[in-house]
Amino acid sequence: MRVNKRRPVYQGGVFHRPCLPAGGHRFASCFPPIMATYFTIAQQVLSAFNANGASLNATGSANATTTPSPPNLSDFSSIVAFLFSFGALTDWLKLIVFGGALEMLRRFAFSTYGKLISSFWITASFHEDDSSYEWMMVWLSKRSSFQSAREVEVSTRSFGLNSNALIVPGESSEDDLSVLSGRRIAYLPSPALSYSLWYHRRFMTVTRVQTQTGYYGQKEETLQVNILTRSHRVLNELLLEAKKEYMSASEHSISIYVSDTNNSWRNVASRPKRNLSSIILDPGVAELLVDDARDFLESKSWYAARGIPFRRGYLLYGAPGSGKTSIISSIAGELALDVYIVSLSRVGLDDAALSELISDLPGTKMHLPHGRHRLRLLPKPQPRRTIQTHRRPERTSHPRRRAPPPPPTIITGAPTSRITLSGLLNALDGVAAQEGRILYATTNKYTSLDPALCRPGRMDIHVEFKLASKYQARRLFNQFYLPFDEKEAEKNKEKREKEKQSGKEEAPADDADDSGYNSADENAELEVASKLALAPENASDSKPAYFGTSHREHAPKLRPKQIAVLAERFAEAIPDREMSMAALQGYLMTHKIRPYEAVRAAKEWVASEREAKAKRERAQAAKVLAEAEAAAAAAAKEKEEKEKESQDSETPKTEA
Ligand SMILES: Nc1ncnc2c1ncn2[C@@H]1O[C@H](COP(=O)(O)OP(=O)(O)OP(=O)(O)O)[C@@H](O)[C@H]1O
Repeated sequence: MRVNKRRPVYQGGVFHRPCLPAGGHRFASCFPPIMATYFTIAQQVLSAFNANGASLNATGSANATTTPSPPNLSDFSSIVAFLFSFGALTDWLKLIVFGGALEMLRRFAFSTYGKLISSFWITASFHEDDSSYEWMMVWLSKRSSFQSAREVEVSTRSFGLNSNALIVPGESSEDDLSVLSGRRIAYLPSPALSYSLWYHRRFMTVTRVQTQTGYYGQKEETLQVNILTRSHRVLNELLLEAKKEYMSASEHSISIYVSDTNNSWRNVASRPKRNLSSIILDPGVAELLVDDARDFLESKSWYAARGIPFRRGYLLYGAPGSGKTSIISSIAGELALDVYIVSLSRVGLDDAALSELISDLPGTKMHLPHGRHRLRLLPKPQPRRTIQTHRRPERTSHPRRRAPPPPPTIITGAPTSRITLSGLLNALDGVAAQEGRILYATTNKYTSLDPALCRPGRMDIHVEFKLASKYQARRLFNQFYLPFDEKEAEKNKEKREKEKQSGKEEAPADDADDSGYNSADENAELEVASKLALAPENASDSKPAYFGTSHREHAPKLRPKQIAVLAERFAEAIPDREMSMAALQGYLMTHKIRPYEAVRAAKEWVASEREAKAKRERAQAAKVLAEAEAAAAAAAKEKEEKEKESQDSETPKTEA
């Protein structure tokens, strides 16, 4: 076997390595001491190898070989030549160079392919915190491709719409839940999977990408849409279509945003719009508020031309339960506004955070009727440094996804509030204050408000909400007992008959269920119906003692004219400006199907309310008196003690 002297020889599974030259010691001395130590160790190891190799050569190998001559370590070229004397090393180097070149080529080909492909695609990402994500999800939920996809996510999420979807496909529309909800559950793309669909004859893919945010395993989601097109027009069309679908789905609701503990806005719920006509105020008040707000929203350029800050504030003050909060949500529905609520008692909210939050409000970039402007509802301003707030429950999980509709707003004091009056004023119209916002503030204590808060520019229009007038009482009654609907009655009758046939329930006779009211003489009818309503046989054992409150029962069949007569009588019984609208509504609620009884018992109710009010006032007065007496007694005691002390202190002086 021919052996290349310059190459190491592989024999018996051992590499014979050349030994280091003796001159290595001299070379090592040039290195710093630590390197010299390493060098010495390496040399000893290699000597051991050599010794081992020599013994192998001597005993096991018939073909004795010559090891490559050791390199001179002070000569670089000889080191290189020495390294290349290893045959395997040269092969490895060839492999590395060849493999590297191949890998480079592969990467280049892939990146060129990627660039080529991406030049034909448009990729759009939608982050879940953004409104466009909701548009897209609602749009996707309506695509037929997901109805037949083999792997989908089934979702009841509301995506900022009025309510969670509860109807399962195939579920009877007669079902109670369907009536309540009216939306079908959605089939959505499953996270991490890619779906392909066609949009306007363009191929597109949809992927929901979830990423871990770090804390408590929370995930953030982004929707990625790739469309096979070079034109942005297609993407714009898609966005417009998704937005329109979303807007039409949310047409009957308003979105509520609250500030969360991270000091950012979260869409917590959507509420059904309340018809403006359902809020009964003194004539002209609702119209004034709506028209003024509408006029404001349409006059951005007017404000800009005059350099006046584009902001409007309304202060609604007056009796509790007179419709202040209700009119705000109604206006929001009427003008397609979203409502942003700041909870001033929120943990960690101080002047700086409030200012930041308010400056983060979205501006009015879009225009009616398609866009949504922003409306802010601020809590009730209170006297200096004590600000009442609307407190909402803290959200712990992802708010947008699993938010149940919020409970009724709870008004609480804010003993922990760190917001000062100057901080609030700054947030409202300081340098960082947002343009294009409408602010509504409500209070029950108008006189105790700081004048700085109420001045024009901050609160431009002040509207008083009084206790109910006779006019309001009459209209409320009219609105509460809607006239008899023939079609509805026919439908109910058929339903009852069906139930009767199926033996489900003993359906009451048509006349009996509605108090038997069917006479032409209004006054006589009122008397008869009142008697019927009060007759003991009418209150069957199955009914609760406090009857007339169930929605499932039916009110008498009343024609508009008859309701008008009853409403007039009801208004006569209600004293002017003494009861709140909320109280009247509460009273009528206890007589849902008993309009005659509601009219008949109205005077008694007023008397009992007066008595209860007087009792409360007496109790309040007694409490105040007791407190005053206690304070006076304490003051007298203190005075007495002081006098005693001064006498005591004077006595030794005299003695002295
Ligand atoms: N003018 C009104 N017309 C119709 N309903 C009314 C009116 N005022 C109050 N209500 C009813 O009373 C309830 C309470 O009304 P709302 O919360 O708007 O009163 P408020 O003036 O904001 O009270 P508070 O000052 O105590 O917050 C609502 O359910 C609403 O339907």
